[in-house]
Amino acid sequence: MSDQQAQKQAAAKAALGYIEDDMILGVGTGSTVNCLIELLPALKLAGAVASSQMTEDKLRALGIEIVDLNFAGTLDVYIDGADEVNEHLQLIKGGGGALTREKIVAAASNKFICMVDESKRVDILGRDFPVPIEVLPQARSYVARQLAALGGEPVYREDFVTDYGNVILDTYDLDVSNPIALEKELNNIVGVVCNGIFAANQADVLLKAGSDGVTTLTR
Ligand SMILES: O=C[C@H](O)[C@H](O)[C@H](O)COP(=O)(O)O
Repeated sequence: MSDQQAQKQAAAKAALGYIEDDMILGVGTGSTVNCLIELLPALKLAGAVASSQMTEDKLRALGIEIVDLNFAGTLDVYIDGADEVNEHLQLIKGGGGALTREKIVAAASNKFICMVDESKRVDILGRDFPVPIEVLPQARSYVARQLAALGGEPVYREDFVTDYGNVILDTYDLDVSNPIALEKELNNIVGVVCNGIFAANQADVLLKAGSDGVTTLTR
């Protein structure tokens, strides 16, 4: 097993400490979350709200009851990974294309626990990883021009459609020095459904796994 995979598993084990019996758990998407999903059948959950079809399918296959967010009320805990995280627990997410449903479930939860391996920790968001932006298909070209006007370099994610039938523009070179302001600015472009900056609603707890174990950071 690679060091990175071992760190993902360690972060997922640490996240178990935030899950209580009979809880309806918000479950994110991605390879780190998949490590957590494998551990869930041993717990006594009331059910789970899934942040993507992929996660929903995995949870169902393990016999975990899926709850529609519209009938779940406010969730106590949402657990997810991230593509990048800064010192303020602000994130870039959406490498797997699940950003919109993830942002909805995170917003509808009291506590967002983010699990990462040490490769995800950055000083400045968006320098290496592009900002994924979910866009209505008809607005793709228009939104790409608006992103270019902001200094970004949008790259259409080929052969990919989101759970909501939309497309993704992975956008490089945006100035993410003020993540809250940029998150809002991107949301204001007509045709943008959601963007992968999680700054207005950042993580509440960061579980960062490294070679020396798992470090917990809270805001
Ligand atoms: O759309 C995908 C999600 O935002 C994931 O949480 C993110 O890409 C991290 O995934 P992974 O744990 O596979 O690095």
